[in-house]
Amino acid sequence: MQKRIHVAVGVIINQDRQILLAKRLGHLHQGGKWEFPGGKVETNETVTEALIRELKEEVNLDVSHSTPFMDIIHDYPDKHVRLDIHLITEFSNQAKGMEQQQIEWVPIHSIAEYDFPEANKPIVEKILAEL
Ligand SMILES: Nc1nc2c([nH]c(=O)n2[C@H]2C[C@H](O)[C@@H](COP(=O)(O)OP(=O)(O)OP(=O)(O)O)O2)c(=O)[nH]1
Ligand SMILES: [Mg+2]
Repeated sequence: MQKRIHVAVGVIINQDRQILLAKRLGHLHQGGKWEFPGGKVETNETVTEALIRELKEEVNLDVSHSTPFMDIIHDYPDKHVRLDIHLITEFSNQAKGMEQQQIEWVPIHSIAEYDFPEANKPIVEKILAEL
């Protein structure tokens, strides 16, 4: 079996109760789909460290606090992932797509209208049910 990729994922909510979505660039795995920003946890890095690093690199946000939200294991035909999802309500700076990707602040109740990777279904359901 392939190695499972450990991914730190942030559900970032602002004071207007909007969630930050980013569009995965076309050439990437699951390209063209909307995602919650985040990326791979590197060797010798904690999930929290990865989350802080990735959100700065990808969307220019400085995360000051995060809480675990859910953990999803999903096998795509070509990639096995573990999404370690955290809720972020405390951050500073203006969100900006640092890798030429499109980003959008979306009202919580509207996120179901976006096209996410298959693994994200339970995340969207939990957000709609609990947030
Ligand atoms: N960030 C993020 N990744 C997701 C989501 N849903 C989902 O299936 N994934 C998958 C897609 C990818 O296979 C993997 C994330 O890996 P990635 O390649 O984007 O990682 P990365 O940002 O560290 O990028 P890199 O190291 O390749 O430059 O997780 C999601 O909501 N957010
Ligand atoms: Mg990424």
